[in-house]
Amino acid sequence: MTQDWITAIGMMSGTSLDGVDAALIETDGIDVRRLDQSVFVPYAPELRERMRECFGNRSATNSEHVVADDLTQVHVDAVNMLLAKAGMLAGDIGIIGFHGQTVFHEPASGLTRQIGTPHMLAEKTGIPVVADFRLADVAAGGEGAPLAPIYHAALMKSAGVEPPVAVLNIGGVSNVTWIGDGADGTDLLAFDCGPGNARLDDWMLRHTGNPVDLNGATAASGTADPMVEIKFLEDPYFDRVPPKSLDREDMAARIDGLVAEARLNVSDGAATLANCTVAAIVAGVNHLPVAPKSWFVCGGGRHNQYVMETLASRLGVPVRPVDDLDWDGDAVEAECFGYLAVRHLRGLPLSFPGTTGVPTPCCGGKLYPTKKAA
Ligand SMILES: Nc1ncnc2c1ncn2[C@@H]1O[C@H](COP(=O)(O)OP(=O)(O)OP(=O)(O)O)[C@@H](O)[C@H]1O
Ligand SMILES: CC(=O)N[C@H]1[C@@H]2OC[C@@H](O2)[C@@H](O)[C@@H]1O[C@H](C)C(=O)O
Repeated sequence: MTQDWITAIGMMSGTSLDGVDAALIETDGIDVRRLDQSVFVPYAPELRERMRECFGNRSATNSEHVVADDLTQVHVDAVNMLLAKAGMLAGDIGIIGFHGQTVFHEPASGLTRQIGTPHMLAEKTGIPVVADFRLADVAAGGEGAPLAPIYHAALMKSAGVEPPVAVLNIGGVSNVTWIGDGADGTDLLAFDCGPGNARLDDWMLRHTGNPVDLNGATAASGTADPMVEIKFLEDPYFDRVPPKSLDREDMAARIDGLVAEARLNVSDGAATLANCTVAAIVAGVNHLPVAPKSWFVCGGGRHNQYVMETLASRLGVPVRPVDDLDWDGDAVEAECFGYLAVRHLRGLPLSFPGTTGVPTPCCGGKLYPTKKAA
């Protein structure tokens, strides 16, 4: 490894609130070597509930500070597990990229909030931390999301896939990165497509007590209501020209209302909501400069076979999990924040006019050194 390369841990706590993903990469801030080492630490149900109560907080509350420390402790545990699994020590790691938990995202009001306590993570692990990744972009007039596109492009550079190609993440929210011929940050277009599986997760939680439609089996056993999908697509978000981004709770009340009005049973509701996930992604194709020749899907939503098959049939081009490229589809977002942390250290931009709508390429993140280093 040359001196310019840094071993980084990236950590993501996504909108689905399932837990913390942590992954190791090596990077110089431009190219990347995946180390294929990652861990997932689920949140305890009671912490998940307290985190959910923070959704919609436009500013910090006292109880939110406690939640921030508690979720940070889960990140500390994840770092320790990852180091043990990889046979590494804290001293082997140059930096941690810590996303935190988004609780509110309204870039039009200049607000995006990720909770977590970066200095606690730095102190308890003995590793410097970069956090607050979205703030500079929003302050500069960008959407603050998605930030993964430059990482998707870095991975795609060596994948040997014919452009244009789309990398799609399906989590609680879905987001797409369109990659054209030159992946230097100028030939990228990205945006949040729509609610990913968040509404389906909430539906399953309400009806079965388990917040997931495992492999899409419930949806596959139901019949989708086409009227709900048609009304869902009337939301003005789908006509908005990208870049654009969503809060997990955007459209929630409207979708819940449409499904309630249709009086659907559990499986028909799951099929309908899964179809809405797909319809939102397909609606995004109209905004892409040229239709992608193929789609590669990361995020937990790629495990939903019903969503994957419906998507492939509606797009009419190959739709494959990123695992087919030898990437780890469950770790891409976590790896991304390790990559972005190193880009911060190197003074490289994280976001671009085509990815967040920021007027000029934007550096972001804030460094929280360990006490010793400070
Ligand atoms: N085996 C599975 N079958 C079906 N769906 C699954 C499975 N495993 C995970 N999921 C879905 O994957 C989603 C979580 O994926 P992931 O962890 O990538 O999202 P996230 O990072 O929390 O969200 P976001 O990407 O919006 O920040 C949930 O919606 C969950 O329902
Ligand atoms: C505000 C926020 O946290 N957005 C997340 C969310 O989860 C998926 C989608 O919505 C994406 O825009 C973003 O996360 C990924 C990691 C991103 O920034 O690329």
